[in-house]
Amino acid sequence: MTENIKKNSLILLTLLPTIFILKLFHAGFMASLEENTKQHAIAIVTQIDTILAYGEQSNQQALDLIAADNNCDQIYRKIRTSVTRIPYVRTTNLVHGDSIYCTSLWGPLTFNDNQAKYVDGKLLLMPGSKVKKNQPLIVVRSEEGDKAALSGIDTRYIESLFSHSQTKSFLVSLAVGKLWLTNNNVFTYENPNKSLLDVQSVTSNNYPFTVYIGLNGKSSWLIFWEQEYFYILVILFAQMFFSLFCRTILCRPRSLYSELERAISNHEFVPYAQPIMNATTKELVGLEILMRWEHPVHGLVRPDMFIPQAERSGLIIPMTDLILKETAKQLRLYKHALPAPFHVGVNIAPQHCNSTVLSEECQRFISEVADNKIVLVLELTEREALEVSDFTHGLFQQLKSLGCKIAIDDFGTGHSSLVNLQKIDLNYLKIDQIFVKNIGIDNTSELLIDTTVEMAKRLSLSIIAEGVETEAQAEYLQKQGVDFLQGFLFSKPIPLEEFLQNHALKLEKQ
Ligand SMILES: Nc1nc2c(ncn2[C@@H]2O[C@H](COP(=O)(O)O[C@H]3[C@@H](O)[C@H](n4cnc5c(=O)[nH]c(N)nc54)O[C@@H]3COP(=O)(O)O)[C@@H](O)[C@H]2O)c(=O)[nH]1
Repeated sequence: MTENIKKNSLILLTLLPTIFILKLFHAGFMASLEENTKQHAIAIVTQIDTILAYGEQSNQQALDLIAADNNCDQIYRKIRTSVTRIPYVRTTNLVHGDSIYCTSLWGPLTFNDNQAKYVDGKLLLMPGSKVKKNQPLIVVRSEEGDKAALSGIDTRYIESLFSHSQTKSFLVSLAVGKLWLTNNNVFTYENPNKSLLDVQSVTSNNYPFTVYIGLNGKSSWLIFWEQEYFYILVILFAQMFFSLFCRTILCRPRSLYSELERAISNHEFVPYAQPIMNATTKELVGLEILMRWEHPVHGLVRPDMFIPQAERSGLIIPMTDLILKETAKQLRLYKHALPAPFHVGVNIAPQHCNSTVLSEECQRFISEVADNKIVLVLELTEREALEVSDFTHGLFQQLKSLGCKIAIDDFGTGHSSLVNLQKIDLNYLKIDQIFVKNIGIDNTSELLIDTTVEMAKRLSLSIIAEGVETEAQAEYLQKQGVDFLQGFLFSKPIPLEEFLQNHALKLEKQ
């Protein structure tokens, strides 16, 4: 799975369930809030009905006191006494025709009262009264023949019912005809519900009024957060853990095999080059191609971390093929700057020598570089034993006929038996760096080098010493008859392109 697909899967695994769960939770929350709000509106209506019923009760008691001559002086004190015993009622007045003629507060008094103002002849919402100009009042009217009684109730009793137990984000209003009372006991001629969301309404069955409840302009998500932030945080944390879990599953170390397969298809293996020098003149005679893995996450990976597994699994074959193609492409660009002949050593694993593709790949390499001075040297690594069968024998003859040369790498450390290897007509023998390292330190290593050189000369093989780090080592090896030197003394492996560019630049300056 590529890093991009991994990232996208993680985003999907994290975001989609979170959005889905939050949406579901929000929908449930809103449904329950609506239900709760409706119940709250019903409860308010019931309580207002009860309050207004006290007004009617007070009206009835006043109407019962009226004498035939409508004399206020004799009854207003009794009305006042009765008003004080009835909850919520501030004042009760008596009406005859279109005039109020008696009040429980001031006794006999005359002022107009237009019956048409009362909704259904029963209820009136007023912005204020003679007692308190800016204190809204609700008036309940009861009629008996041509007589009527009015009870005024302070709207503060009603407004106190408006506060919502669940959230302050709701605006509650009471409508009596075209007049409105809203939270904070505000009287208004304007419908306050216009800018509200999710407005619920309940109309009283007993009096002509309706109670409205709606969200006061805030987003329902904000209210959801205000009310349920604890559970929302729980969901978000749970999702975070889920996403971390998914991340661990997705990013768990994959098998090296599948990583190598992925890297092959992404062309992540690149050629590095280390120069090979003439031991006497110290001039450049060639290079060894060393594979590096440019891993998208881990950066540059050393070959000893992946080559053994690649060789065991057989993936080394397509990996080497990639390296050969890339090497040919770059050499073609700079071949004009290279000396003749120019030795290009490529490490070949034993499995590769049992496959028919090797000669095809070498042929393609030779035709791609299209220059006879470039000599492809196949360095046979010794990590796995090379069985020289009739097939390999034939293969190496084919390779020779193409112009390839054969080197035995890491001589003295692996499975090679010179007798066996001579069957494939070797050209070079590479002395392993472990012996070179011990020059001047360990007599056995020096003895081994001397014997190897002598034997190689007798077999007409050229000798390359690897791992040359000091002048002393270089001098010793040259004196012993080693033909070519390779090691950090001359250069560490660097990207092939950089190597070729540097070399071309150096030539230009000379
Ligand atoms: N089948 C394939 N095997 C390959 C390929 N590319 C590399 N390899 C093998 O991996 C092993 C490790 O290689 P690397 O880390 O590149 O090490 C090489 C040199 O960098 C290192 N070297 C060279 N000079 C010096 C030195 O002076 N000092 C020092 N300490 N190290 C030095 O030695 C390694 C030389 O490799 P080789 O000549 O092949 O032995 C290694 O075994 C590689 O073979 C590949 O494409 N295919």
